[in-house]
Amino acid sequence: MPRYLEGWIKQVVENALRRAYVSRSREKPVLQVVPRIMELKKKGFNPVIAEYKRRSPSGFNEERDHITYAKQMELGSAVAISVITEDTVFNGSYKYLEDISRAVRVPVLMKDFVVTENQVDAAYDLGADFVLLIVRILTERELSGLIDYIRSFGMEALVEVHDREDLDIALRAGATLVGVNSRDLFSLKVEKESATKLLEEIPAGRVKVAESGIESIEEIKLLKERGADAFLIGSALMRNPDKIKEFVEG
Ligand SMILES: O=P(O)(O)OC[C@@H](O)[C@@H](O)c1c[nH]c2ccccc12
Repeated sequence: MPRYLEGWIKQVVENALRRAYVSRSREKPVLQVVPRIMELKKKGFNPVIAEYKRRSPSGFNEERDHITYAKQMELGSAVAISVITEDTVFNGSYKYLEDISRAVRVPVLMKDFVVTENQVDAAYDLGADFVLLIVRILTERELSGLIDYIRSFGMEALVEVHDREDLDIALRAGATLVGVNSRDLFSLKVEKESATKLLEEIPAGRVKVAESGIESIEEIKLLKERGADAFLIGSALMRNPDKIKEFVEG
């Protein structure tokens, strides 16, 4: 059973536990995001994971065609596309994941509050290449079990942490792709300084993804100096998709 939670997070986890899904057969092989991140870095570009995000509890709200957006991100050399599939609070859907996976040839991340293997089955069937796991909502046993289950499909887990305790749990559970969310999911506050400090505490040999609150190339440069390998950006790109080129090449 996931950790006891309150408020909107309790609602999305309860929704996840009972979320219906009709399985279908996957249409394309799994793409590996980690080598692509390292490749892009070597070429001197900023590996940006561009997120398709319509709404969030922090007040974000943006309508935009998902396929047009995903193709524009791919054209702008985004290393991957993140798709929020949570449908009660974030206005996401499995259909966005399926459509975007069909429309692009870069890796696709299923961004949801994953607490069951059913959700990982859905991620695989719908064409995801990597899957978000949030340390804060899972017990340690659930986290390592889901990491193994995700990898059994050839996909990778992006394990999201917010503080040192989360990071220790993620490392014990075998995370190799670690996302540092500067936004505290409970308070919704963005804490950039503690997030950049935490980036520096992730041991070598892991791939580090800075997530949330990234609005400018200056912030990307600072995060890069503090050890980030990749940058997960949603709101800034949903508001102005043209920024992708500057973020990647800046
Ligand atoms: O819109 P931003 O500030 O660029 O943040 C994107 C992404 O990090 C954020 O949407 C996010 C990070 N972790 C999550 C978990 C679930 C849903 C959404 C998220």
